[in-house]
Amino acid sequence: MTEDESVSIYTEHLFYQYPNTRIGLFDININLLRGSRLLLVGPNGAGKSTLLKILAGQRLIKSGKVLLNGKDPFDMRHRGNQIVTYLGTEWANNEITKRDIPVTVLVESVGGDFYKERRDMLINLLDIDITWRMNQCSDGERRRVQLCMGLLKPWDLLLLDEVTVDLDVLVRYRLLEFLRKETEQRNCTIVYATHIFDGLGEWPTEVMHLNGGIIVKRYVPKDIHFVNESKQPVEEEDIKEDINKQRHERRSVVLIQKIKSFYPLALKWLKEDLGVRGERTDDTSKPKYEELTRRLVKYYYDDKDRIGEYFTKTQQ
Ligand SMILES: Nc1ncnc2c1ncn2[C@@H]1O[C@H](COP(=O)(O)OP(=O)(O)OP(=O)(O)O)[C@@H](O)[C@H]1O
Repeated sequence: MTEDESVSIYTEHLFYQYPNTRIGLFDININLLRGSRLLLVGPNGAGKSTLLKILAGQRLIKSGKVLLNGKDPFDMRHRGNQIVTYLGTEWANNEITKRDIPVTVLVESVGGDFYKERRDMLINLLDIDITWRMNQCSDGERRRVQLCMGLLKPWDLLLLDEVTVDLDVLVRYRLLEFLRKETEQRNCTIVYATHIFDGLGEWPTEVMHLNGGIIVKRYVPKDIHFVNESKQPVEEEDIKEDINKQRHERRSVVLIQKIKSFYPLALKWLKEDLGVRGERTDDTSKPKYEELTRRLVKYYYDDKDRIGEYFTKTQQ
């Protein structure tokens, strides 16, 4: 089972400790099929980023086993066989994306020309104005360009560490829908750690609660029920009779109150705003992407190494 390539993430008794501390991850057991969308939930300091960094190959575990698509990610023979993209805090804080540099130059630096179709689709989806310069972008606009760059190369495993905070609800909605389709159409996998749960009700294929470096609880959608009663989430044992197998199946289910939220209203308003303005890609007064890059890319490519470094940091 562990070498099974249909299993995207397999960990067995995974232990990790930060040097000279008792902090880390303890006995983490995960068996996640390809095509899954795992939502990681836990307080600050729970170990979410630590787990994502281990999966991204940035931290070496002390004991236990990790296999990504059936292969040891630390085994050099398998390096490059699969694309693991880790978009986390360090990636988001990359100084290059704050400089006076045009959007198209950055997108080209990570392979925009190679993935033309995907590039144009991401630019539209993330509502990017290709004439932006990075030093003039708002935080959310900068994050959209970063996401366009980070998601450009079609990954097998995407590790997202709270990188949607600055996005407005509409762009975040479009991004989540895109990510869902990616997992369904390309059979790739996403692990997403966040503290923002708006619009995520039906998104994950598994929800995992992490705290103090251990897995506390996990649920799959069939065991999550959204109910109308106004009460705290109730976790309970559900006993189902399986007539065919002539046995009782015991499992935990959770009842969650459907909450009152401004999210649907904000989403409606932002959709209306976009409707009034129209997609940027429909604006014929703006130069086309290719036209812009021809002019700009040559000028900026003397800085190739630093731009290249950005790309390397977003990949395993
Ligand atoms: N380099 C390090 N050395 C020692 N301890 C560390 C190091 N990096 C993180 N930690 C500790 O490991 C624990 C888990 O941190 P981690 O960043 O994985 O949490 P998190 O769940 O991602 O939190 P947040 O929601 O705040 O992002 C924390 O207690 C943190 O202080």
